[in-house]
Amino acid sequence: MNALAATNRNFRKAARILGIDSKIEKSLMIPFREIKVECTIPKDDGTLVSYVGFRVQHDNSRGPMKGGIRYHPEDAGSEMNTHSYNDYVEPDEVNALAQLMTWKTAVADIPYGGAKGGIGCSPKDLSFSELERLTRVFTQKIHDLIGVNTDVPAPDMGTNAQTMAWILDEYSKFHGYSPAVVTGKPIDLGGSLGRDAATGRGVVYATEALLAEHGKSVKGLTFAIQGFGNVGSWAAKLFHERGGKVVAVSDITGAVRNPNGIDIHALLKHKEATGKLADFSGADVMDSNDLLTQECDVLVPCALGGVLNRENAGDVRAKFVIEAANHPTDPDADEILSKKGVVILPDIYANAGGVTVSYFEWVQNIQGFMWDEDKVNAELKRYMTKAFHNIKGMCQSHDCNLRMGAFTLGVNRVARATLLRGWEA
Ligand SMILES: NC(=O)C1=CN([C@@H]2O[C@H](COP(=O)(O)OP(=O)(O)OC[C@H]3O[C@@H](n4cnc5c(N)ncnc54)[C@H](OP(=O)(O)O)[C@@H]3O)[C@@H](O)[C@H]2O)C=CC1
Ligand SMILES: O=C(O)CCC(=O)C(=O)O
Repeated sequence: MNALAATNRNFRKAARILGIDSKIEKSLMIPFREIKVECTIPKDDGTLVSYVGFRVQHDNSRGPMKGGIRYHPEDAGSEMNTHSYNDYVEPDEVNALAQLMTWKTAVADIPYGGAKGGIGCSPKDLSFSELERLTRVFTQKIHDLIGVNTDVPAPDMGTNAQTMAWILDEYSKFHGYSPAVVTGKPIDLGGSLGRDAATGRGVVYATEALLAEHGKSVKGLTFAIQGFGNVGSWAAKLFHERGGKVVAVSDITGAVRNPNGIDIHALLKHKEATGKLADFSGADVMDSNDLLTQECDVLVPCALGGVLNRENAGDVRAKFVIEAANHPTDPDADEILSKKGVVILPDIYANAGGVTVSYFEWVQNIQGFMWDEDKVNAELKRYMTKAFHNIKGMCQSHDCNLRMGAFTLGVNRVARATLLRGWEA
């Protein structure tokens, strides 16, 4: 089952639990708008290359649509470069991610809807100036459809603060200087202190809230972390600093393990210096395929979607899965893991720290006022803790697991806003 089918299935299940009318259900599921644009740039050697860019805007009943922009070959469009036009991948993944953003912003109780975008490209194969040209062309194609009160992009896989700076600059050429049109910007351009760490930090706050319910804390527990980019590296660092033992880490270059705990500060320095995890003296190389089934208390997928599936879920040995990535667990795996008694903290809550601090960034830009980092982190903790208790409330009212608790919480808030706004022309 692909990501969109899986997301629709979870949404429908939540809608049924909530007793939502089938007509409202249909209107909530269909995206507000899907944008697909051609992005052609000259490469540094003068040859032309074409990519497909997407922005799926799912829902705006609670506020401007919000969500990241991904540069990733599997998401969309990259096949266009090597196959005929008709062979390129449909943006189901982006569509699912946009819908997840709608429920996520509602779970976090921030005044946004949901969106997601992406370009089907391999950012590591493009030079800095090629990435800049591609980002500017994409922005030229979508600038009329995004905006401070319409749709506010942010970084996601394969993009970063620099990407947001280019979007801000290009957008401002058409609409005047508008820092609040993107979040996750460099601090020098109005980015928020704490946004870079926010998704990983939110993952840690969410994990602490969950563990506390089970009479446990991070200190002394073992963690396996898939992905060592923005989210994975911050989560690993903060778990390590709280006394958690990170026993295995992977990225696209490979995986390392140390049952006594990896020194994450040293691993970060090693990756920065060499660009890979292998050859790190403080851990042994392991097969990346074994990362998800590594012996540990807490498994934290922080990379791609669909990594936990029918093939490997039965072999997972963790007691807790924290979905720091979006849609890391497919429905088969969800069922298998639940039957095994593994507790899953769902993505639309677990990784909501990023978009929550994006909201703080947008608020600071609109106010023209900058918060200090302690305030950002304290507010983030308050939002994450409150959302956890709200999810638990839904679990109790509807006798459901944490995923359905989060879905019913988010879907109910969006349905209420939709009904209040009405449909009269
Ligand atoms: N950034 C954010 O604020 C938010 C991100 N997310 C989600 O978190 C996840 C990670 O995003 P983010 O950290 O921003 O992305 P990054 O691009 O910063 O990092 C992605 C990481 O995943 C690794 N990776 C890629 N493919 C594989 C693979 N097959 N096996 C193991 N590792 C792999 C990359 O390896 P390498 O380092 O070698 O490239 C990199 O370490 C995504 O699902 C994203 O949607 C969710 C909420 C907010
Ligand atoms: O910060 C944001 O607006 C987007 C975060 C995001 O893309 C996500 O939560 O998946």
